[in-house]
Amino acid sequence: ECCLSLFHKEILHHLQNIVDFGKHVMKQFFGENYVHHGEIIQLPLDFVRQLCLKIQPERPESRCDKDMDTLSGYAMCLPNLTRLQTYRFVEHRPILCIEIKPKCGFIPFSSRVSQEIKHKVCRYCMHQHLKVANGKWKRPSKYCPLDLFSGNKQRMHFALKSLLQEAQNNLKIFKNGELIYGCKDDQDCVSDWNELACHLKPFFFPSNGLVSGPHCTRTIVKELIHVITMTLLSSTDACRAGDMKTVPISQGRSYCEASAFNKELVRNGKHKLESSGLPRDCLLYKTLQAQMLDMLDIEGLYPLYSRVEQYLEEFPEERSTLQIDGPYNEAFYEKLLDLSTEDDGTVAFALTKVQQYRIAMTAKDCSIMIALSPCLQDECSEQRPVVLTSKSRFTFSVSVLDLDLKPYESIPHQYKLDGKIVNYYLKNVQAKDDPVMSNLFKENEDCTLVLHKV
Ligand SMILES: O=P(O)(O)O[C@@H]1[C@@H](OP(=O)(O)O)[C@H](OP(=O)(O)O)[C@H](O)[C@H](OP(=O)(O)O)[C@H]1OP(=O)(O)O
Ligand SMILES: Nc1ncnc2c1ncn2[C@@H]1O[C@H](COP(=O)(O)OP(=O)(O)OP(=O)(O)O)[C@@H](O)[C@H]1O
Repeated sequence: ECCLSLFHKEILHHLQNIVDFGKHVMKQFFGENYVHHGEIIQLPLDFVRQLCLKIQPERPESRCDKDMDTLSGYAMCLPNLTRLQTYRFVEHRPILCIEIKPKCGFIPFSSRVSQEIKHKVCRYCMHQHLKVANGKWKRPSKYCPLDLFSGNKQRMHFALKSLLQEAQNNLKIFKNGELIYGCKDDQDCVSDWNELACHLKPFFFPSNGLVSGPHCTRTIVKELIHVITMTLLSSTDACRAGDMKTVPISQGRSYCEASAFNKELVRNGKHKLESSGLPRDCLLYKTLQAQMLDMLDIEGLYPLYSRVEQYLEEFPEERSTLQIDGPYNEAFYEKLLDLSTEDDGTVAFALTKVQQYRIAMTAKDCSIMIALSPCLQDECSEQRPVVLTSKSRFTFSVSVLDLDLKPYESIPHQYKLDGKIVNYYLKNVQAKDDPVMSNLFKENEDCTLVLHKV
């Protein structure tokens, strides 16, 4: 009984940490209205067990190494983010929801980066090749996060169109809370634009004035991309960390050499990629700022992580004073605001960078939920944000999902994965694009030989 109550306490503590992290940290970075920290509730064990059985067949296979907790009876209660979040009451009108997992939207600017390619090609685009080689996805995606985060409408349209072509785990569309587009599990990706257009037609062309066929499908998809772009660029909230400037965006490269959009421009003889920049109050901007708390890149961070590790080996009891696993309170948040990159050799400096990196990792893996509901002109009051399309208008809300702080322990994994992604790219992709490099690789099976700077 004693063990059981200890277990209950630990679960409760863990859940409390998740709630506090949303409340005291992520709300400050993203803004009050974008973050829903949820609350802890207790459920009858019988209900939890039945729920577990019911959802098990629906879960993607690759996620099934994680078990649902059916013993404590504690659970996190979150609002259904596929619905509008502007009002507390549930609205019973038709609703569309677009979920986007945008991933990392900047190229590392840190001088600790050892491979030049990391300053040219973004992690997502490099990772695509490894994922296809490993069989995670059948085809590579043309989506590049730098296009989505550029704030340039043309580039954003291209990014969203690419997501609609290969949704992978980066895009899902729900109608009235039900998944109508995207990957249900690892194998089953629905990407039938005609079917999608049938679902969307009543939303975008309510009076049915459009004939069907490929032209109609293209028009509807265009309208969808337009509303997503507009809502992503909208400013619906301000936040405390709003004035915090992690790094001027101009410091890093604003485009990725591997982006299909960029390659197309180069092919057409245009070399200058425009990045219009994001409005400061939009969720994409805030996500990017939080991601940029990774200022040293994993290569610069890893030695600092080792410094903290070494200290903890000597003084394990200090783990709680250092607030490695919480509590995520005001004091924790305040420490994150120190953006200096001047290493004074202390554990305190290393720890701040480690914690900032964990926030950045979280922001690189979160999802954006856009809920849209059609409204008539006279219904749209001034408090509600509205987006217009050619034949309809929508009220909308934008939220962010999956803001659990990434564990301290995952840093060594990040370090190894980074090496794998870059080496795979250099050996199998870049080398093939470059005949000189390609021949070098043929001669030298061990790629590390050629990777060192000459
Ligand atoms: O490292 P990445 O970029 O592959 O991100 C992982 C995600 O893969 P992705 O590249 O988005 O397909 C991965 O997504 P999937 O489960 O593959 O859909 C997870 O989100 C993983 O987070 P966690 O370890 O479950 O907390 C993510 O791991 P973290 O790096 O966020 O720990
Ligand atoms: N509050 C919510 N409202 C609507 N949909 C949600 C909500 N939370 C999660 N989802 C949906 O469920 C998916 C999985 O969510 P999430 O990644 O948070 O689950 P998880 O608990 O991490 O799952 P796992 O058991 O695989 O770790 C999301 O991508 C989203 O589509």
